Amino acid sequence: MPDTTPQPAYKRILLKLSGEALMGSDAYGINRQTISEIVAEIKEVAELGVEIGVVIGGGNIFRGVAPAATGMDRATADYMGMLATVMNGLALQDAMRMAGLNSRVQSALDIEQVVEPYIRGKAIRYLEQGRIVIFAAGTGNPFFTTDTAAALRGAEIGAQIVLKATKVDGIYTADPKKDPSATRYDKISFDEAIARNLAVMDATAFALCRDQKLPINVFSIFKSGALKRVVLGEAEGTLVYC
Ligand SMILES: Nc1ncnc2c1ncn2[C@@H]1O[C@H](COP(=O)(O)OP(=O)(O)OP(=O)(O)O)[C@@H](O)[C@H]1O
Ligand SMILES: O=c1ccn([C@@H]2O[C@H](COP(=O)(O)O)[C@@H](O)[C@H]2O)c(=O)[nH]1
Repeated sequence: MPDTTPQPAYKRILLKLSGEALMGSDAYGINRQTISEIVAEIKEVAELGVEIGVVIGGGNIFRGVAPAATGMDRATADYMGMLATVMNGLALQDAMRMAGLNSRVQSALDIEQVVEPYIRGKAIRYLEQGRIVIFAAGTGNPFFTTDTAAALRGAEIGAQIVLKATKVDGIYTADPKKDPSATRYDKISFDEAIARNLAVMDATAFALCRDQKLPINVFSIFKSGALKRVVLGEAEGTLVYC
């Protein structure tokens, strides 16, 4: 009998999970049902034997740019944003534990009583052992975003692709939440995404992935089975290529 088990297109992935996606239909924070559903999608991919690193965002709890705009010191606001991603990381790990998934949280900021620090070699070892590694606190530096952290950690762990799981189902010619006439790209080059200033991801993240020849796939985390389809190499969302 031939083996008909679907084969993943990637051995190791870096999944960027939107913080705001964790809110579900709530106004802020973490919606228990939503996080369980997201973890179920991740579990399907883990069961294919794919090694998974996750960078979690913080927009559901705190985003540095808005408080800075009203006079708060930007770097201080950004550190608060990074701490928000640690809370999301812990919530995600707990939801994974309940789903029977073995994961570790590593933080780019030292808070060792709470989570272990980011150590690249250790993270890679965990991945090889089949554990999911959740990278919290972004890059550890203000003035950056968790999209850039995803590009950075993706390159560091030797991921074959960065998967940006967000609230929209791909990259559009303009923000689809503001412009209903915007159309979705099936694929787009890094150069074009940067030149068109497409705000779905920041330019630093696009540039880092382009330089490291690390493709990105943007897809909706709310579309059932979408993550698995991307991992199986099926057309889903928008592929950003070199
Ligand atoms: N050209 C575009 N195509 C698609 N989405 C776009 C575009 N321009 C802006 N967006 C917006 O970008 C958002 C996704 O990026 P955003 O950085 O806000 O979320 P995230 O990084 O996934 O979340 P978080 O910051 O909470 O972790 C979408 O919800 C969409 O409204
Ligand atoms: O490397 C980083 C990553 C994040 N921040 C701050 O955290 C918030 C939340 O991250 P999102 O990417 O928006 O989800 C972000 O707005 C920054 O304030 C950071 O400073 N450095």
